[in-house]
Amino acid sequence: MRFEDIDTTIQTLGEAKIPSPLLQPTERGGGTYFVDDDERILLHVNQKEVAELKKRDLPAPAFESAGPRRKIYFDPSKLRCALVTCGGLCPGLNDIIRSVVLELHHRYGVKHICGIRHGLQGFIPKYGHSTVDLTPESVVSILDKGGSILGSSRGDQDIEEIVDSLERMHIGILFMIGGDGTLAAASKIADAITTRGLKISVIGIPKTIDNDVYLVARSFGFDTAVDIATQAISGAHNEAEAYPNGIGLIKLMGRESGFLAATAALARQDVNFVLIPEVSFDIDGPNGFLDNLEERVTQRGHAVVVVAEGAGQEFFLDRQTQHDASGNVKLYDIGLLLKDRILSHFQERGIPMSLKYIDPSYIIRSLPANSNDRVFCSFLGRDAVHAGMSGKTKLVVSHWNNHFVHVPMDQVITQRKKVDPAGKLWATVLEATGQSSLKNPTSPNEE
Ligand SMILES: Nc1ncnc2c1ncn2[C@@H]1O[C@H](COP(=O)(O)OP(=O)(O)O)[C@@H](O)[C@H]1O
Ligand SMILES: O=P(O)(O)OC[C@H]1O[C@](O)(COP(=O)(O)O)[C@@H](O)[C@@H]1O
Ligand SMILES: [Mg+2]
Repeated sequence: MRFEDIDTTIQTLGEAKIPSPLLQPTERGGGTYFVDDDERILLHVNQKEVAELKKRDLPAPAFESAGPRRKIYFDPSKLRCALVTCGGLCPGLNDIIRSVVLELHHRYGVKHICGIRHGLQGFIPKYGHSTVDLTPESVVSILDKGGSILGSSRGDQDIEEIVDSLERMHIGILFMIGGDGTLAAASKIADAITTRGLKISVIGIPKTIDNDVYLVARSFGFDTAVDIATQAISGAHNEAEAYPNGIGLIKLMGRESGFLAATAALARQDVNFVLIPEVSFDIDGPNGFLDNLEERVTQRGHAVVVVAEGAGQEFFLDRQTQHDASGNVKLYDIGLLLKDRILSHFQERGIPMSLKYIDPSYIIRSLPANSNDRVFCSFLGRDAVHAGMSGKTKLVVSHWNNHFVHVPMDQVITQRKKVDPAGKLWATVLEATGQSSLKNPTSPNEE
């Protein structure tokens, strides 16, 4: 979808008429920084693109800026809020929970904040999950825990039953922390709320180590995931260097996007091959992966290979496509396939080799956030509170063009973000690794 086709209009529950408590400077500061609703951040960064739109007499699309408004919609003394974390774990989940709770409690004076346990299941009585009272005291030491103090789940739940729960609990703002799946659910929940004529704000906070959420330049947790993946790559390099003809093979998460693998490879300039879903490669043949790997190992004595979990799925086409409880396509293990193919390749050629296979996936996503992501979560969580308090709804708080902005939920869920094979990230990976196309000239894959 072209940026000019994106509708950036943000839905509201009604006019915000109540003066914000933040207008009153307190001993904790405040009272000075506010954002007007007409403040916008351009989607385009390229001046030529903006000029082109101007030539066609088209307005350059822009997102609403995030941040505190002078007027709010909800009465903080009566407001009840709920938070839920869904889908895969991700560094920073507890940081988001803490920043939302502290902003609501201390800055807006909202005292009723409810933690929903185990994702969308937490709204459905039959699962019997209790809710958690969230207060500054209950979130004081959660940042070093990793994971989510609320727990999570996958699997669709009945949207009407979820809204029934929100009504029963008299919730005014629901904060949904999750990836593309969660945000799709959030969009449906917001629509069901509108259909019932209820005044409940649904605010999405994009979460995933994959960084695959569309119109979100960076999702929290990704920076930490790169940090931890980089340590795994460093270990693989040590293992590869230590032994004659050593090979370190690492598989990283990312679903159908290769951002984590490509970025982590750049963080450690000692990766020789990066394989991502967005760029196909041949395993066999004169310019295939194995022959290139053999050449590198025999020339330099060791090699490091980083493979994104979504790469090479075309080598499993004979297998049945399976889905997880949320409907996500289950990936076949390209890491194990390559491990077996590398072992047999060198064995058949009588070349002694030492292969170490490392799959740090669940370690990477279940650890606490690094300080960079913690700062990022402070901004995101607080901007989510500002958006909800002002009566906005069906939006995602996103980072775009180096600013925090509001993106309409139904725009975010139209597609997943992918690495551009013709873009700078992949071009730089090719420069850093020196790898070739890994495609044979007459490769059947090219037909
Ligand atoms: N299109 C959808 N409609 C309704 N619920 C959805 C949809 N997609 C995902 N969900 C639900 O949202 C939750 C999180 O989705 P999932 O894909 O597992 O993780 P993530 O949000 O991290 O991508 C799950 O409970 C899932 O069933
Ligand atoms: O947790 P599961 O079901 O094993 O799923 C693993 C998937 O979850 C992730 O870690 C994160 O995905 P989401 O953030 O979209 O849930 C993916 O990188 C990975 O492919
Ligand atoms: Mg997802």
